[in-house]
Amino acid sequence: MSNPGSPSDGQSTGSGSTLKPYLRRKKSSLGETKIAVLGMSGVGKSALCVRFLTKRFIGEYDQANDNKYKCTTTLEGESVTFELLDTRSNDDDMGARDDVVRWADGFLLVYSVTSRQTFDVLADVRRRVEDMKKVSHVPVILVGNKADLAHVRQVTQDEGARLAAELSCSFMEVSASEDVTKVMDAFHTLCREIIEYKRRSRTFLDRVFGLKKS
Ligand SMILES: Nc1nc2c(ncn2[C@@H]2O[C@H](COP(=O)(O)OP(=O)(O)OP(=O)(O)O)[C@@H](O)[C@H]2O)c(=O)[nH]1
Repeated sequence: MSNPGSPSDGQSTGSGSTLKPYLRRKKSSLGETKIAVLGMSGVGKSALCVRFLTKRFIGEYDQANDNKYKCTTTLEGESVTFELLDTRSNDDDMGARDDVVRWADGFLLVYSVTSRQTFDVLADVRRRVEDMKKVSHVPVILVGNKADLAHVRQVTQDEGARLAAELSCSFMEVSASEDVTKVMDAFHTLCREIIEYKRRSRTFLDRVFGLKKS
């Protein structure tokens, strides 16, 4: 896996003005989204990533490290490149390590609807992400996975929606094993939010530094 936060992130400067690292435009950068998938071990992070990338559900993974994937797809007529980081969970940090958080543009916070513990930790993960990013309103979607396991459900859909409202983020329940459409929707929703967030940030920089193209 390549290293999150490496110079290939496009944050390196050319030369000259100290403003350059912040202002330099990459031609296609609005069409790139870097997504980190966070959550406790066993919630289905790998299953969701693989479902999104291949449309297939693969039941078991033996994951010792973070896995990084890249794919290009078309979303609303535009080409978008997704980079996904399927984090290796350790249940102290839920994958939200400093290098991961710095690398990502947005976060899929995953819990399993069959485990209250996996749900209860996520408000704290979100806080940690915002503290590390040093901004509020980082693009996030809260995802309740394993919705097919209704008979062993511990977290209701209403509770998920309430937490998302508290965190001011989007929310979906999905099943990586049963419903590919909702899994695609979850990634696409986050992707749209990231693109919109980047547009707003760029508009702000354009206003402040007057770099708008004529
Ligand atoms: N029934 C059901 N099982 C699922 C679903 N998603 C994942 N699983 C199962 O849950 C288990 C854990 O899935 P993983 O994708 O490995 O979970 P993870 O979050 O990546 O786990 P770590 O690699 O330990 O961090 C596997 O046995 C999957 O088959 C789902 O939507 N429904």
